[in-house]
Amino acid sequence: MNSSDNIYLVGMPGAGKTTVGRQLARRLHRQFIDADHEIEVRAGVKIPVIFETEGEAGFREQETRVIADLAKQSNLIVATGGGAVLRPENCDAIKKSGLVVYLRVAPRILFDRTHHDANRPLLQVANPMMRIEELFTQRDPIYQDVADLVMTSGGGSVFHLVTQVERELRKRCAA
Ligand SMILES: Nc1ncnc2c1ncn2[C@@H]1O[C@H](COP(=O)(O)OP(=O)(O)OP(=O)(O)O)[C@@H](O)[C@H]1O
Ligand SMILES: O=C(O)C1=C[C@@H](O)[C@@H](O)[C@H](O)C1
Ligand SMILES: [Mg+2]
Repeated sequence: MNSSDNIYLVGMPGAGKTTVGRQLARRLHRQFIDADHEIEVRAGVKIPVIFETEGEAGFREQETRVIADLAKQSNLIVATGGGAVLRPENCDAIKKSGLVVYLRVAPRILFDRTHHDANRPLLQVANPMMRIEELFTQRDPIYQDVADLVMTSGGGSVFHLVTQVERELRKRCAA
């Protein structure tokens, strides 16, 4: 990769894309953009409201527009939405414009991190653990396929994970 290419974090809800992305950006002196936040700013409402008013399909349209715009920029660290990889056009856009890092986390840990949070509409179901397992089964192969770098993380600290990701990225470019 070129040192100015974007770095995209992909992974399941609760994988740590926002948390890790923000800290990584500070270390690498890059701008951090959270695609979910960008969608909310443009829409003027929170993601659950977009799901309520326009459905998941409407949300995905907005997500694709945001990703296409971010892919035209450079030097960014982007936390993508958990489902961004579901559209092949989004995968193409991120692969062409940067390096893709998959934060791979087991469903049980994802559940522990997300089950108190109502901001993830797809997890507002009777059995969120089962939903997370279903989503993981569906998406894990897609995340692996799109990723240049897979970082499996478990019970370690955010600091440790950010350090590992930074080290791997520095190996790949003069970041
Ligand atoms: N490596 C880690 N160890 C422990 N807790 C973590 C780790 N990474 C993230 N967390 C915590 O897990 C929660 C979810 O993380 P975060 O919001 O960054 O995930 P996300 O991948 O951006 O999710 P979403 O796709 O829903 O936006 C946060 O409370 C965060 O502090
Ligand atoms: O996993 C998903 O499909 C989603 C994850 C979030 O980041 C948001 O992009 C939205 O809630 C959809
Ligand atoms: Mg996030």
